[in-house]
Amino acid sequence: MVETTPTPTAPRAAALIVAGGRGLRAGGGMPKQYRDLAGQPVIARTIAAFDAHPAIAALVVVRHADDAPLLAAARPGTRLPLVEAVGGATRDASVRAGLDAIPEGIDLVLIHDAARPLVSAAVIDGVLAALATHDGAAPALPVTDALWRGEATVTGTEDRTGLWRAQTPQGFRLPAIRAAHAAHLSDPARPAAADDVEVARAHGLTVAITPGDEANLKLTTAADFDRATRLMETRMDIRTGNGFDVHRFGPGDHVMLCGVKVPHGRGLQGHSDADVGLHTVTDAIYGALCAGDIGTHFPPSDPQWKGAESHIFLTHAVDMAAAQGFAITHADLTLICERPKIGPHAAAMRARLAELLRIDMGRVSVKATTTEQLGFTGREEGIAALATVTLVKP
Ligand SMILES: Nc1ccn([C@@H]2O[C@H](COP(=O)(O)OP(=O)(O)OP(=O)(O)O)[C@@H](O)[C@H]2O)c(=O)n1
Ligand SMILES: C[C@](O)(CO)[C@H](O)COP(=O)(O)O
Repeated sequence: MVETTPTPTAPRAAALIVAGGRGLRAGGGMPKQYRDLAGQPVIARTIAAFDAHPAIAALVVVRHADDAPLLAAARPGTRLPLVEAVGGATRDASVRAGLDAIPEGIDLVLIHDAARPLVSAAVIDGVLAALATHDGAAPALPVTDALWRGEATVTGTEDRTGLWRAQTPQGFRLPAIRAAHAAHLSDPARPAAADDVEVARAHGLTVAITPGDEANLKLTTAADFDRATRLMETRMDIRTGNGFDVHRFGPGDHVMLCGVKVPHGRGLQGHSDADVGLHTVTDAIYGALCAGDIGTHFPPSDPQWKGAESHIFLTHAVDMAAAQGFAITHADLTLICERPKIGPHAAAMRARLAELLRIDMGRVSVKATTTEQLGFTGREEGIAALATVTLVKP
C-alpha cells in the first residue's frame, strides 16, 4: 500500500474590523470611520482592502449600537458576506464582540482598526506570513525621532532603541486570542489594554513584529485626514480616457442617444442600436483602461450584436473598470449635431448615463453643439460624439 501524506490546507483567515468607537479626537460631526476620505467613507476603504485580499475568507465589522444606518450607508459591495456585530464601551469589548461573531471554520483572525483605511496587501501579507511560525504577528515601524520627556520644557531624553510604533492588523490563531481576551476580561486588576498584542502577551503568546507602513496611519485627529488624503494622492492611479464616434443618418423615426429614445425624422444606422452617445462613453472607459475599443470586445462581424441595445457595451466597460479596482468619478459627453435638439432630453440622458455608470448624476455631463452647418454634421448626414471619462483607483 502506498502511504500518502495529506496535503495541508491553507489556514482560513477572518478580518475583524473594529468600528465601535466615537472618534471624539477627530471631531467632524460623526464617528470618523464614516467620514469621507477622498470620495469614499473611511470604513468602505478599510472593508474593501480586506475583501480584496485573496487570503481573507470572512469579514466581521464591529459597529456601535447606534451606527447601523451609518454602516448601511457606507458599506461597499463586497465579495465576502459582511458579518456585523455590536461593540462595547472599550476597544477590548468591541474586539471580544467581534471574536464571538466570527463564523465557523476560521483558523486565523486579523484584528484591524476601521480607522486605518490605507492598510496595504503587503502589510496583510507580512502578518499572515509570520503567523506560520508565531502565535501572533503585528506590523510596526521603528521609532526614528528622539524621544523627550517634559511638559512646556524638555526634562529628559528617553532611549528609543528597540521602540516601535504599533499598527494593525494584529493577527492571531483564533482559539488562542479568544482565550487571551477571556482571561483579560476575567482579570479583576486588568488595565485597559493598548491593543490585542498586549492582551495576547499577557496570556503568554509570542508576537512577531512585521513590516509596518507609514501609509497605514490611524486617523485619530482632524489633521490625520489631511495627511491620509495627501498620501492617497501620491499613490492613486488616476486616468482619463477619451472616446469619439460617428453614426450616419438613415431611414427611421427616432434616434437612441444615451439610452433615451429621441423622436426624429431619421434614424441612426449601425450594427447595434447605433447609440452614438453610449458608444462614445464606452470607448472612453476602454481607453482609460488601455483595453482597446468596442470593436475589440463586440466585433461588428459577430451577428449576436446585430440590433443590440448599447447599454450592454457600456455595462461591460463599467464592469471591467470595477474588476480592476477603478471607480468612475466623472463623464463628460458632447453630442455634435444640428438636429435633433439635445437640450430637452439632456436631463434624461444624464440620468440614464449615471445609472449605467453607477455614479451620481452630479458627476455626469451631457452637452451638445452644432458645427454651424459646416461639415457632415452641419449637412445633417449624421451625429458625432466626444467623451472624456475619469477613472480613479485609490
Ligand atoms: N469602544 C470602542 C472604541 C474604539 N473602537 C475602534 O478601535 C479603533 C481604534 O480606536 P481609536 O482610534 O481610539 O478610535 P475612537 O475610540 O473612535 O477615537 P476617540 O478615542 O478619539 O474617540 C477604531 O477603529 C475604533 O472605532 C471600537 O471598536 N470600540
Ligand atoms: C490598536 C492601535 O491601533 C495600535 O496602534 C491603537 O492602540 C488603538 O488606538 P488608541 O488611540 O490607542 O485607542
